[in-house]
Parts: sequence; C-alpha cells; structure tokens
Amino acid sequence: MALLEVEGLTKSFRGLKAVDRASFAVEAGAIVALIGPNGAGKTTCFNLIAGAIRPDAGTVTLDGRPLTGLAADQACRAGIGRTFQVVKPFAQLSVLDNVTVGALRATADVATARREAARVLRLLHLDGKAMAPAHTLTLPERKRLEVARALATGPKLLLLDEVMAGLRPTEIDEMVEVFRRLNRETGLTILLVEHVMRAVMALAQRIIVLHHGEIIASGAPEAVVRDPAVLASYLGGAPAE
Ligand SMILES: Nc1ncnc2c1ncn2[C@@H]1O[C@H](COP(=O)(O)OP(=O)(O)OP(=O)(O)O)[C@@H](O)[C@H]1O
Repeated sequence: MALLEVEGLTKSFRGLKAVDRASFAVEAGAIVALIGPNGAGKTTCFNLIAGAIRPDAGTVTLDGRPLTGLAADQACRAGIGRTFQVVKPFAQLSVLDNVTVGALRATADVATARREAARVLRLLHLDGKAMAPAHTLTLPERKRLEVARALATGPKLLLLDEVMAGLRPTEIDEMVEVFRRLNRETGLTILLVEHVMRAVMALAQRIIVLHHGEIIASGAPEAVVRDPAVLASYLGGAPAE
C-alpha cells in the first residue's frame, strides 16, 4: 500500500515548469531516492509535498489523506518530516534544545519532548553533544542534527534533501547505516533527494529520475542507472560525481 501518492504535480516559476505532471508513489516502509541533474525539480517536489509552496496542479496524499493546500506546519503534523539542503539550526541553542523544538511539534508537553529529543540524539550518535551550542558542531554533526530535528517531529515519511553533501565516504557510510537501521527497526518510510550515488545505491530500493521537471525513469537502482534516457540526462556521463 502506498503511504505517499503524488498525482500530476505541477509547478511553474515565471513560465519555467520546475515540476511537470509528476506522478509517483512511495510504499509504506520503503526507501526511495529522487535523483536528477541540477535544476531538475527535486527540491521543488519536496517543497510541494511538505507544504512549503502550493502546486499549480496535482495532488499529494499521505496515508490516504489529502495534503494538497496544507501549510508546512499542517503537513508536518500530518506526518511529513523534512530536512533542508541548507542546514540552519538555532545556532545559540544547545543541540538538545534544537531537537526539542522539533519534538514539540508532536507533543505540547516539554518533558515528553525533551525525552523524545534525547532518544533521537542517541539514534543519531549525537548524545555526546547534547549540551553543545549548535554552532560548535562540525559539518557532519550539523547534518545529523538536521536529521534529528526532522525525526523528532515523529514523521510517517522522512524527506531527506541532500543530507550526504559535503561528507567524506566514511561519514556517508555511517549516515547510510543510521537510515538503514531506522528503516529496519521502526519501519520509517524515507524519500531522499541525493546526488551522492554511493548513498543512493546503498539505501534506495527504488529510484525515480526527474529531468526538466518530468519523471523520465523509475525502477530498481541497477536498472535505472543503466537506462539510456537517464545516462543522456546526465550529459552522457555517470549519474553523479
Ligand atoms: N522559488 C523559485 N523561484 C524561481 N525559480 C525557482 C524557484 N525554486 C526553484 N526554481 C527553479 O526551478 C527549477 C528546479 O529547481 P529545484 O531547486 O527544484 O531543482 P533541484 O533538482 O532540486 O536542483 P539541485 O540538484 O541543484 O538542488 C530550477 O530551474 C530553479 O531555478
């Protein structure tokens, strides 16, 4: 059964079709990657699903419930958790407080939110940094904090926007393991936008390829990365650096 259903999603910016009649589904418990060249419309898709912007046409349904037209905080309450490409924690707040802010989306009780935040920090191996101000974290730690903030909202669907960018191969492998474990142990459904193919191939059970806002391929990772249309969209090279 599909947890997320996207049907005919379309969004233009000043005449440019950033997302063009995109339709796809993400099954409950799946890890699916959305890939494509720069400017293909991936982040716009996320913004449409998460209620940051409104579509010109099309629908988004989560768990059978229409999300189209909901504002970002309503989409979050409905079960969409997301990270942002540009990581922006509250710099002066501690790591624990940053994640508690996320957890307060799911509960009004501060003590419960702090407990949930502490649990999520352990999952992300950030518990040792709980009291550190967010601005003192390294890049890989800031990336994990971004994931922790999204996870603490208690999502049914986690949208990850380039969380591997700037990480070293060993750090990527650690992140991959965190998501695999989360998916395996809690059944969390994940849709990731990612250029780092090492992570895509290790994580995704299915890949959807966007090009100029349109879906040009979808299927098993090994088949999709050999698809001639996909290779052509990446200027004849490998799908990503
Ligand atoms: N708010 C906006 N106003 C105008 N144009 C926009 C806006 N957001 C995105 N676009 C345009 O829409 C297209 C799709 O952008 P989007 O950021 O969704 O691509 P992307 O696939 O996420 O790219 P990248 O891999 O570089 O992050 C691009 O041409 C971009 O310039």
